[in-house]
Amino acid sequence: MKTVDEHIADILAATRPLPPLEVALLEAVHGVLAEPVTAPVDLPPFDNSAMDGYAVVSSDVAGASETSPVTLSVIGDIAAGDQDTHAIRPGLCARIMTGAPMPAGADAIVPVEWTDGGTAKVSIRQAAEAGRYIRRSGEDVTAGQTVLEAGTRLGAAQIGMIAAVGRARVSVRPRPRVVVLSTGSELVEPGGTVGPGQIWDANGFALTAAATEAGAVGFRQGVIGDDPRRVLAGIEEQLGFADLVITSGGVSMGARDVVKEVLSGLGTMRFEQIAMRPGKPQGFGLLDDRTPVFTLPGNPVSAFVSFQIFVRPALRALQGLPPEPLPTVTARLTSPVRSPAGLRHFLRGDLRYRDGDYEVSPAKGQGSHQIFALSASNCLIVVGEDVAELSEGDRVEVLRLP
Ligand SMILES: Nc1nc2c(c(=O)[nH]1)N[C@H]1C(S)=C(S)[C@@H](COP(=O)(O)OP(=O)(O)OC[C@H]3O[C@@H](n4cnc5c(N)ncnc54)[C@H](O)[C@@H]3O)O[C@H]1N2
Ligand code: MOO
Repeated sequence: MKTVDEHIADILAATRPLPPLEVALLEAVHGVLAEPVTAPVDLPPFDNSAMDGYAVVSSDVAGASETSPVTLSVIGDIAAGDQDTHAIRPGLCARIMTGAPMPAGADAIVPVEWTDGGTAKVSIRQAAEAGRYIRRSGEDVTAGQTVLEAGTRLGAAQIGMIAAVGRARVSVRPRPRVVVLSTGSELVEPGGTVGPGQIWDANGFALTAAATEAGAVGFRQGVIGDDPRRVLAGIEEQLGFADLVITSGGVSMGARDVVKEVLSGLGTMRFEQIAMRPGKPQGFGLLDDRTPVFTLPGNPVSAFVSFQIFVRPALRALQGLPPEPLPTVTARLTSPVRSPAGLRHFLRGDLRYRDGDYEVSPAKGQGSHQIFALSASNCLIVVGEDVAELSEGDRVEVLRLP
């Protein structure tokens, strides 16, 4: 059987980054920058006040104290955005607001709390040394500086940074569009009524949500049954639109494993057994020369774990990002576990931080149909291929679920 690592390597070797797209700034959220962004000007662009207060000549207030306050004449107000400010000479000051440009001649700000707040004359009770409460031009960013490198994922702070250097549009590798299709004639839309032998489609929802959690845009296409023509048409219809397609079900050894049947031999699709549990039957390949297609096993826990282990790295690769596992910690097992030798086992578990250490309890139901145990878990406990048994207290690697 193929190992988990070999399968990931094949997926990464086949998956090419999406072409960059120039988009309006708010459409770039969660995108990955495809160009470096540089600052055209210094930030701040001019010296300005860090406080609401008074712009003064520091030597005027050097002796100011509670017992001998200094009085200065106030020549006017300077608000943020003001342009023509009068110069400050010794004995004078200006009332100034946070973010307003420093007037010529002034070299310190006295916060309003150190004064009587006067508007014609102001009494100052505390000294402010030269430079106090002035935000200098260029102390955040200097003109010409690269503020964000290509390959940066754009969260709120980075979007703010790009706006702050005056850019309205930016070139990104966008969030991949992931289309999710559920195969199986037993499936019914949640909200509908299940008859004998039927179940509600859980995978379509879980996988679409997982795509969104992983920073992609998930589109659930609903249930496409198990008629071969309909399944093939359902998948092919998405190829112009989707950046990545996920199906669930129909890839094992059954007499009616429709996904395997209709996709075998198309593009670079391959159907393989991976040495893991859950998630042994896997299909992957490119259709249309460019679109990665993952055909995940139908058992809900298998489909979910397969997404976390195989689809996540591909979504990063589509955005030009290096692979990265789920956040990983080591934890102490609270109960023993057994695991089939030769398979990498991803057990569902509950990870807690207690007394300065992580401990993890394997969930009660480890069957790949037991979605309740998965939904009550917050991590996957990784038991390696060469480990068959672990005792209480042993340390294990744990992947935190999003
Ligand atoms: N003879 C063998 N049988 C099976 C093997 C094997 O090696 N030899 N492998 C088992 C393993 S492991 C898995 S995993 C499953 C994978 O089967 P398929 O991918 O073909 O999936 P289905 O048969 O269509 O469904 C399996 C199971 O999951 C339920 N299911 C399917 N889709 C959904 C959905 N959207 N929402 C909720 N539940 C779903 C389905 O009803 C079945 O119960 O094969 C084993 N068999
Ligand atoms: O490989 Mo299956 O995914 O264990 O139920």
